[in-house]
Amino acid sequence: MRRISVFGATGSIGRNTLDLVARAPRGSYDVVALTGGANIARLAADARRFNAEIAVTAYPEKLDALRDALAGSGVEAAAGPEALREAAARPADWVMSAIVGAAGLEPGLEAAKTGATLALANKESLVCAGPLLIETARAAGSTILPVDSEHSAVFQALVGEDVARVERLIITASGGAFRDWPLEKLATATVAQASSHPNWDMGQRITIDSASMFNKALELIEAKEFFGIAPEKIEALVHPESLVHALVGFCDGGLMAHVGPPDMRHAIGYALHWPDRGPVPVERLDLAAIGRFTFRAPEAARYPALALARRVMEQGGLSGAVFNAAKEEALTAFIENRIGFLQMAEVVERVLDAVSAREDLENAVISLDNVRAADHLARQTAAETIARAVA
Ligand SMILES: NC(=O)C1=CN([C@@H]2O[C@H](COP(=O)(O)OP(=O)(O)OC[C@H]3O[C@@H](n4cnc5c(N)ncnc54)[C@H](OP(=O)(O)O)[C@@H]3O)[C@@H](O)[C@H]2O)C=CC1
Ligand SMILES: CC(=O)[C@@H](O)[C@H](O)COP(=O)(O)O
Ligand SMILES: [Mn+2]
Repeated sequence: MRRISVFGATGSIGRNTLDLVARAPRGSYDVVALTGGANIARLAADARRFNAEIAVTAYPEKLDALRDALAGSGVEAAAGPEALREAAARPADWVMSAIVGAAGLEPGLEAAKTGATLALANKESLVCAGPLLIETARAAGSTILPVDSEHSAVFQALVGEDVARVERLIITASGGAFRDWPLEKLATATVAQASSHPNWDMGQRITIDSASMFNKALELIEAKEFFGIAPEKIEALVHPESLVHALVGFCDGGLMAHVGPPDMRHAIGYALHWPDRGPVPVERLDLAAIGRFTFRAPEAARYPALALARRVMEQGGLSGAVFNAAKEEALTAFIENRIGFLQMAEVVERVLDAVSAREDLENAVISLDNVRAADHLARQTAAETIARAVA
């Protein structure tokens, strides 16, 4: 029986992971830890259903509610960032890292230290601290399996290949909610409009990041960090159908594409069954009925986030942590109606200008303390930038 934990179990990726676990033959998995945030009812219900050892909410003020919801179940309850780290340090064979945002980094690092296989949906970990996470996993003998659909696609296309023979990585993008809007209308985009993805059913934050292309910006950096491929070989390509998830171009001109329905259970299932393949209950595509795949270049004016990602990929160091933190603050400000849709990219650019070129950050090693410091400074600078923007 494989011991598994799911961090971010109450979210979109977490629920899809538990759906696959629930469908597996009885006795396949022993659930160690499930974690969530505000959704105590869901966390407790799943902890009972899967007879988890421990359920952890990120929020200390929710501990009493979690204890009440778990009363009589035998499931341990805990709360707060330290409890998340402690749960991640518990021995497990396979850990899903699906907390949203930089908050996922430290539990992911703890899990990697145990030598567990780390199924990594939390792309922010690689953006903020790629070399640290990869080295931590390497030192402990932990395998990181990308779960982000594009990166799972690239990973699958690279099986048996030499990464030195890769000429280019093409990361596809749906283009998000506003891909066909007139440019002049983008400033009026509302939170509700940005929260509706054309193809994927995901959490609100990544859905809005898809509309702004910040999701793809994070993914370009994620690809550079994970696969160790030079920035100039990595490109984004708009593919409105979200059926081709990525393409890998080799030095002989051949392209290997990964094709599948827009259902994250495919990438999660691949990571769950790896190094084997197992059945996954996703729709089987009827290619004759689909007829065609379409592609187009992303417009620079519509998606300023992509140029910011290029800058971060070139700069390296702690600029990824700065970029991600500024993006998280700008996104929260947009969701709270404090800034407009287009101002998100403006805020991130200003923070990069102000923070990431600082010499002390540029030359700093990517340690957890330095990542935390860069994250903190970027959030402070973003808050000041947002305050000025609304004044
Ligand atoms: N959804 C998708 O299809 C894809 C997602 N990803 C990545 O996977 C990750 C999860 O995305 P998604 O599932 O959509 O997100 P959701 O918002 O649906 O879920 C996020 C999860 O994290 C928990 N959480 C929120 N804030 C914190 C915090 N501060 N500390 C600890 N836990 C917290 C939430 O708890 P609660 O809900 O109880 O508050 C929930 O369990 C992200 O990094 C995203 O970029 C990558 C590819 C595809
Ligand atoms: C499912 C997944 O991996 C998401 O990251 C997806 O890529 C979002 O869609 P966009 O292509 O619109 O960013
Ligand atoms: Mn993706």
